[in-house]
Amino acid sequence: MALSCGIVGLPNVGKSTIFNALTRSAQALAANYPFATIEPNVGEVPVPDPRLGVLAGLSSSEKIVPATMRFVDIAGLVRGAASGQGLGNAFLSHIRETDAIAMVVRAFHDDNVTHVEGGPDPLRDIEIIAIEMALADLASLQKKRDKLQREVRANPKEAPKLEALDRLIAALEAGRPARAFPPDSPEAAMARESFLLTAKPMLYVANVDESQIAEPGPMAQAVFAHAKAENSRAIAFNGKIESEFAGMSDDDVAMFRADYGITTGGLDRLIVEAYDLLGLMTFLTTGEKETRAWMIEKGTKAPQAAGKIHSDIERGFIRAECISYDDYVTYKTLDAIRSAGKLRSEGKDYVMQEGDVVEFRFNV
Ligand SMILES: Nc1ncnc2c1ncn2[C@@H]1O[C@H](COP(=O)(O)OP(=O)(O)OP(=O)(O)O)[C@@H](O)[C@H]1O
Ligand SMILES: [Mg+2]
Repeated sequence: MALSCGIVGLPNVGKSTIFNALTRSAQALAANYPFATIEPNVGEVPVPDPRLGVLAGLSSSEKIVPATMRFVDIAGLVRGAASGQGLGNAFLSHIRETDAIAMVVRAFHDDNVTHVEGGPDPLRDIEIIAIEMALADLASLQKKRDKLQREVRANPKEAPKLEALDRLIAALEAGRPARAFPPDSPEAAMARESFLLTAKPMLYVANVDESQIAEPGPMAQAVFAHAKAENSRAIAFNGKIESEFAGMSDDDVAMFRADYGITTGGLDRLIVEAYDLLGLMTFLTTGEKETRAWMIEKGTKAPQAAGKIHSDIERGFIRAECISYDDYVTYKTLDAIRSAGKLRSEGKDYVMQEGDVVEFRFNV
């Protein structure tokens, strides 16, 4: 399982710039002309987690291993993409392969950077992308509908599925994305089964001016308001500056951040939000050799979590000895944790909790 977040948006809005900032590389060509990116760029990005340094200090660990997640920088989408304009359907399929979407919206003024629609207008830009994704979904659903209709003729029990599909079509036609349906609804089940683009969880990223980093201006505010109205999340940062940080030492970055008044890294927030969007959580292991973050889907039980470390541990699972991160930091040593009764012995039905510090007991 390698869950990924696709970076999508109009051409030339800063997607590859942000990808390079995330991967601290110059892997993707970021250039001031539309369609600089054609083939997707894929990168693994460490998930920032301040708990790792704290635990590593308590255990005198030799090294720290963060969780990583995958970002995919995708070619720009233009009006008419769903019917073959621009680079057309090829990259709609690249979006289909990702599990969540970060939509980059241009919220910076710079007459030297071409905007395919003439000039920045975040709400119009969001709508263009939303319409193209909805059109692509409608095309998939139409195909599916024809097949399902034949099935219903042979087996009338399938009729409720067809009804759910029709409600999904009606919603998309009315401008409502598939992700607006509750996750346990028949419409959402149909959307998942059909790999719809508009079913993917979405995060808006307003790429702002240098002058707006500390306080987002009207364009970023418009993105925030739009996201709020549809129950999505949004963040704002300046991709260009963040990408310039990529090649610098940590000390220099800290100095420049202070100069620009950037206290919390927008990039870190992007990674953390995307992680959450994908329904992921973290459990931790710590010892002299290493302190490590392990990525699991929310709701994962102890033996399957153990399986992330090694399949033998899952197979021979006896129990998980868990300490919550806060207790670990409060009591500091295993002896103190034990005498305070904060070491829990959990069995095979235990659902892992965010920040559990774990040692698995298993038979070999
Ligand atoms: N916040 C910003 N302020 C000013 N210029 C920016 C900002 N972010 C990116 N740019 C500039 O915008 C231009 C396009 O950037 P980039 O190549 O990353 O866009 P893209 O969305 O990947 O485009 P494409 O769809 O063509 O691949 C570059 O010249 C980049 O330096
Ligand atoms: Mg690009």
